[in-house]
Amino acid sequence: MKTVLTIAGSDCSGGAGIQADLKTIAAHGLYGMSAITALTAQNTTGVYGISETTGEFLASQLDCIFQDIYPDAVKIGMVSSRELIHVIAEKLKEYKAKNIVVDPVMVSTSGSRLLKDDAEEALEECLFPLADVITPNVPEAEVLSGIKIREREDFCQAAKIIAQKTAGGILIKGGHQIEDANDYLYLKGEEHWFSGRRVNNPNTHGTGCTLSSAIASNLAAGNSLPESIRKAKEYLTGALEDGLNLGAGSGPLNHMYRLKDLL
Ligand SMILES: Nc1ncnc2c1ncn2[C@@H]1O[C@H](COP(=O)(O)OP(=O)(O)O)[C@@H](O)[C@H]1O
Ligand SMILES: Cc1ncc(COP(=O)(O)OP(=O)(O)O)c(N)n1
Repeated sequence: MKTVLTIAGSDCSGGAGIQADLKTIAAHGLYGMSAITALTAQNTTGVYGISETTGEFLASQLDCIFQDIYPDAVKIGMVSSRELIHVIAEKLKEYKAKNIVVDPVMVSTSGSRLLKDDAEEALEECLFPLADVITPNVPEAEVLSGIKIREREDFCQAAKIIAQKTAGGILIKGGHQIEDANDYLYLKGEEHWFSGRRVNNPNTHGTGCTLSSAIASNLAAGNSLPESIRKAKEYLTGALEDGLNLGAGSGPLNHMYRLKDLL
């Protein structure tokens, strides 16, 4: 069985972070493992607390995983501090990790900062060079590139700037655009657009986590990067279209939508 590791924060309400990743990986029929960078106290209405793990303990989790069940792909989500970013980079190099998807999580949809100010540089310097693909949303791509993204050409211009920090692909997600939900991949000088139908559903908690772990799952299964993104987007759109409505705020997706007929 193919295996996928997620290195990310825990969302106790189950919509984003480690919990969304493990549900996504399981829904793809793969074996999921997790190294937890932080516990968050959050729900559909916001993030109310963050308790980071120590660098030493994160290193220990990664040693346990890589020395026993080697992952076929690795997804990296919320990592809020420089210290933890350095630990992850060292361990990924030590164990020669492959199929690395970096989701540069900066701010939650509810507006809470999930990355400390001084950690952004470490993310770009230590993790981007190791990534097969990085997956910023539009606001994150604007921060990383220093330009505003409004038109289609801006996606390309921003990606080319970010590409100076990585040999991998740059996927700029269009979920924050108003009219459509098209995502843009810049990979080794080539451009790919993934058109998505915008789902009229306010419950989008965990869309970024779900997309990146679905990409990692498809890479682990042996798909190319563009094909992995296409399939991941299809999975994500289905999970949104299911219309699950939990909690008082922006609720989670239904990862089990493909299994409903079994019940
Ligand atoms: N309302 C929506 N309808 C369809 N796809 C969406 C919608 N919102 C987000 N997406 C898709 O979800 C994925 C994650 O995008 P986005 O929400 O921009 O990321 P993040 O959660 O990191 O902010 C992308 O593939 C995006 O196109
Ligand atoms: C623990 C944790 N990790 C990541 C996020 C952000 O999730 P994401 O899917 O990028 O976006 P939203 O859920 O904020 O739409 C999080 N909230 N918690």
